[in-house]
Amino acid sequence: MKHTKQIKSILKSFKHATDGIVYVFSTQRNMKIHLVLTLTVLFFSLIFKVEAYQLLFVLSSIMLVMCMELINTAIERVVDLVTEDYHPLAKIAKDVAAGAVLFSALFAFIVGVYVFLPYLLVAFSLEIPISIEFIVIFAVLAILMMLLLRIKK
Ligand SMILES: Nc1ncnc2c1ncn2[C@@H]1O[C@H](COP(=O)(O)OP(=O)(O)OP(=O)(O)O)[C@@H](O)[C@H]1O
Repeated sequence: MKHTKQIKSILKSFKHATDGIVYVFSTQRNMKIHLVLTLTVLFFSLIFKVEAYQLLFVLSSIMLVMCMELINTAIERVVDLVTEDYHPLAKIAKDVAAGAVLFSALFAFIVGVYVFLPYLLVAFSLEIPISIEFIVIFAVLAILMMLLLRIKK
């Protein structure tokens, strides 16, 4: 009897968690983009036959982005619950949460480039050696581009 109650309670918590995940996937455009990217990455991982540890790295970074997106949405909803008016603290809370997503997305991008670029270059017969310096320069340029796009907005 006690065990049945415990199992029911665990199942209920699981249902609440999946409700939250379904909510974010169905309402947040970014989450749909992450899903498409994940499927694309899985597809290319099969095509290129990447090493298991590389795939694990790529999937971990994608999962990190998805977790950040879940937390970001939770923070957005709590802020909206507290106030619908403009408040500087509401802005900080939402902007910081969005910053966490951006950081994780940047990390996933760097991991993706580091893992897949050598395979892509070989696939296109451009056997250019990829060094960590190249990846860092690429990441810095990507950040500058993002900042420029933000300023233009
Ligand atoms: N109540 C508020 N007070 C001050 N600034 C806010 C407030 N609500 C939103 N903002 C600002 O607007 C930005 C966008 O907020 P918004 O809630 O629209 O997020 P979003 O990314 O469009 O998410 P969603 O579309 O899922 O609600 C925030 O990052 C923040 O800078």
